[in-house]
Amino acid sequence: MTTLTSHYKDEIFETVFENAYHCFVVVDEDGIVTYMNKSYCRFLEMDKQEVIGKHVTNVIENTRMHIVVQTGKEEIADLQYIRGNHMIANRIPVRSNGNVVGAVGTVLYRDTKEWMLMNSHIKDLLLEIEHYRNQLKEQHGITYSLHDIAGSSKQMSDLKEKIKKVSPGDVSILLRGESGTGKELFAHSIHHLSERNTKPFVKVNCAAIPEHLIESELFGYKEGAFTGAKRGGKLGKFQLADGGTLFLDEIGDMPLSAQVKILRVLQEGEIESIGSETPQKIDVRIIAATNQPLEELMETQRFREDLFYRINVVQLFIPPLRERPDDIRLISKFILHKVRKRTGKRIMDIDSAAMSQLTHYSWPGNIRELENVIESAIHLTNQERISVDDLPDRLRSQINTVKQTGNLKEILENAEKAAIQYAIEKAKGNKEAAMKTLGIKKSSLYEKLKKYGIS
Ligand SMILES: Nc1ncnc2c1ncn2[C@@H]1O[C@H](COP(=O)(O)OP(=O)(O)OP(=O)(O)O)[C@@H](O)[C@H]1O
Repeated sequence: MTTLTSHYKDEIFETVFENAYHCFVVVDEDGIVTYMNKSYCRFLEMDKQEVIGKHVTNVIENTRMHIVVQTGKEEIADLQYIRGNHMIANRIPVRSNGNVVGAVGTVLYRDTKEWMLMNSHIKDLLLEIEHYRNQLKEQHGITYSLHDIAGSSKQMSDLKEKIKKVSPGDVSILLRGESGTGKELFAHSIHHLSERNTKPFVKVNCAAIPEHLIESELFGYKEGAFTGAKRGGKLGKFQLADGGTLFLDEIGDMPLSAQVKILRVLQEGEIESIGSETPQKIDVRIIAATNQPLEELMETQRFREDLFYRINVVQLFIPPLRERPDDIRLISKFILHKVRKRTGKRIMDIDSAAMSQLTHYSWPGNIRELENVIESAIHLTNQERISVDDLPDRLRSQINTVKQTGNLKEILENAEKAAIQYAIEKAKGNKEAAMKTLGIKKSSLYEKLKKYGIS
């Protein structure tokens, strides 16, 4: 039995140390090498016989093994430069009856390439974690508050006031507005301001779920409900949102068959997973959003009237950006600040001519389009301030066909102001040159600069 155990020990020793990928060295209390595994010998290009019995400083560059036997203090993850490579070394003292009798050294990465490989492997894992985190955020919701919604126009201030009033409580809310106006952001804020804010916020993109998957997506299924069903079954969005808020985005694009199913759940307060015989009570608050003309869809029987009245207890309109030009300046700076923080690019401002273009454009894609324009300008510019040259041409061409409300005098003045700012900007501040480009006299230019407050 004893011989078997010691034989077994040898086997383990052989497997763990001798054939290990990592490098091992053992020294005695005088710093003399008593053991070195194959990997280490290979790395040092030395024979085992050659190294055993030698002082460790004569075998390994920059070693501290002899110091560890003196201090008795372990050294973990120390960077050690050996044979042109940075290695990560661990040095652990060996004790017997309280005295240090030697030390064991291991080298984790034999070169920086190996370390980089490990590093990129870790980065990969971190990215994967980030991906799952984002997925989780999508399911349980990131909390945006009203502070994340920039805008100080009268329309936005009124809207924010209404949101504060309707958020507590459980009434269903229908958010209406063009694409990119911020409906999802408002839905988040409502959830954040409600008593349900510690529970999940779950988004369903009604337009993106294929019709045949709607039931399983919304209500889930039990294990074995159909061929191909996942083991353990699957929770639907309603179960995931239980106790919290379910955000039905693009509800106007939901197929009629799904509308019937949702309506039933909203009326009965319970769902039935596919393959389950017992209905389950569900408590969710519904916030729906659409950019579709639901009234027209109802007239043509593409949206159910009974569902409309269920979800439309409170209706909030988010005005398009072109109807609140006062917000463009503020939102642009808000986006600039956000992107600067994220990218670390030192773009500090938007110059007045560029700002004038931004405020005169009609923004069919609303804030999402404004975000894209600012983000691309930040990447294009070589200066600290975004100028008209960093903006897309479509913004410039609209100066001539300004789609503004207001009387003709105001429209003409706005166009004149924008043209002067643009000319000065193009001439890099040289007013003489700008004057020539514009074909006006010096006195006229200075008069207009004063009128429009251009410096
Ligand atoms: N007032 C605002 N302040 C700052 N950012 C905003 C504001 N409104 C919207 N955004 C940003 O604009 C983008 C579009 O917003 P969101 O997705 O909420 O719009 P939406 O109306 O739901 O669009 P869609 O109908 O196309 O789904 C988002 O990146 C959002 O963060």
